[in-house]
Amino acid sequence: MAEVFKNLINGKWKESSNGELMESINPANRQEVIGILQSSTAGDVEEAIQSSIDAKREWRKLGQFNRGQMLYQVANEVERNLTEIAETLTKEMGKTLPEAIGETQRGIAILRYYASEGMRKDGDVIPSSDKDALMFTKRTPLGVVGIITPWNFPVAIPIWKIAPALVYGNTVVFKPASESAVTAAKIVQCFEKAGIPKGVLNFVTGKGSVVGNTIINSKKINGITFTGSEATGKLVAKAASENGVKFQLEMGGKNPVIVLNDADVKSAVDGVISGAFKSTGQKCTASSRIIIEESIYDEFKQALIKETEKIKVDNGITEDTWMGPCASESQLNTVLDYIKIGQEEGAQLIYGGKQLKNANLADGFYVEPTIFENVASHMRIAQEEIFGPVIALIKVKDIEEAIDVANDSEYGLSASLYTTNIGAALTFIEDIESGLVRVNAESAGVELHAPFGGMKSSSTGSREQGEAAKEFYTAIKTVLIKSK
Ligand SMILES: NC(=O)C1=CN([C@@H]2O[C@H](COP(=O)(O)OP(=O)(O)OC[C@H]3O[C@@H](n4cnc5c(N)ncnc54)[C@H](OP(=O)(O)O)[C@@H]3O)[C@@H](O)[C@H]2O)C=CC1
Ligand SMILES: O=C(O)CCC(=O)C(=O)O
Repeated sequence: MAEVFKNLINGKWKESSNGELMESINPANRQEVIGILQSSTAGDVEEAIQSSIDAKREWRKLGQFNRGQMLYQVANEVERNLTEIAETLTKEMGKTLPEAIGETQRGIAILRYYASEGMRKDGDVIPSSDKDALMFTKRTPLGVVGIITPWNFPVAIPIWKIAPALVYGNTVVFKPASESAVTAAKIVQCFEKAGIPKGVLNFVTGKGSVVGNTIINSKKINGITFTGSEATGKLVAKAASENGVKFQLEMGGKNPVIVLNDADVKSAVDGVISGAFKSTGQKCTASSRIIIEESIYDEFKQALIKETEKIKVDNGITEDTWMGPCASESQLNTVLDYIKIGQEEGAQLIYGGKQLKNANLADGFYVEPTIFENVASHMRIAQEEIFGPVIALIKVKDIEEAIDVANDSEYGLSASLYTTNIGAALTFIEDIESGLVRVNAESAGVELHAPFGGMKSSSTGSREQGEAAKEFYTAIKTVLIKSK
């Protein structure tokens, strides 16, 4: 029988109060159960929130430096368990092992980045208009932060939320996506083994509609950070606004890549292949609309198809696999539905489009990398987030039309331009409506020390990662002192 993972509440590994369990399966082989998790109740969440409240004073008083030192210990613990964590990630979520190793290494680097935040300033001195006064700001934690994460980056996203929350002095109630909760449990084990004090990090698994819903409707938490779908994000925003809880949302993307006629075609093709199909297209930063100037269209399309033909789809744990399965059956069905919708809308399917069911793939959630052309910007496949390896080619006459099409989206997370013309690059940087702006670089890929987030419906305007995280996880006290 597969291993059973428990909740971590007030420093103790505990079963759900109703004794209900849920399985997490391998998307490369639905017969393989990766682990069994607690299907927790609202009461379990309340207990976790109370334990975070009880722990927050002492954790705050430990000081930023000492909290940072603790994160170094966690980083070392994750490093010791890197192989096991990465293999679990691949088996539970489907991305290839090299990608999973890369993500786990990124998690370690994020932990070390925020560990070193412990040694950086937590305020500024500001000259007062009163010459006898000392005025300064001091950052203070929010208190208890609820963290709800998706399944597509089960190591990096939880860590890039938990690490800054903790170093800036908050305590945490963490609910991972059910589809990748075993990987999340292994990360939480590293915090516990590193000696995180009881109640500082609580971990509760279970249904979004129960565990997630209880967190977002709690009046006892002080902040909530969420990455996932727009539909759930809206629920978070509504509940948090009603309760006066600070919130931060990171949701979808429909990321454009513009290829101009002076682009280096090889570099553009490599960028689109990697940006669109790595992680089976399941990144909020994945490339999905490829907008190409007409004079280079045929050359680019032929080169793109030639490279796509080389993609080997198989179990992510197998050494030479380039693209693994979709993360779940429902994700596979969403992708297949959109492929059908694209055809019904009149777009032309020029590559892929089918589920792969042959031989060893029969029990997994595999789909071919898929390319559509003759796509109009208003079509659903050009407007809605598919979250799979499906791209839409859109032909345009010049850069103005390209930018108009790129901006014709409710989303604004990441956008790329391929060109060798500096003037075109400057126009793009100025006119594109996107939080991440990339020139001659793929749309996916995030630097852990730089601000990350989108415009329009992609996020709530705040930024994660790097120094930007401080803005969400802290409040500012402005202090003025006079000697008498
Ligand atoms: N921006 C991004 O990075 C991501 C975007 N998505 C988009 O969302 C689509 C659907 O994916 P899905 O996993 O269903 O996304 P969800 O938004 O449903 O899941 C994200 C997280 O929210 C939790 N959750 C679900 N329902 C609630 C609720 N009512 N209250 C509070 N928390 C809740 C989930 O828990 P549980 O897992 O238990 O349901 C999970 O932890 C994808 O196809 C993709 O388009 C998905 C993942 C990441
Ligand atoms: O591109 C990346 O590395 C991160 C993307 C991301 O945050 C997401 O897909 O949720």
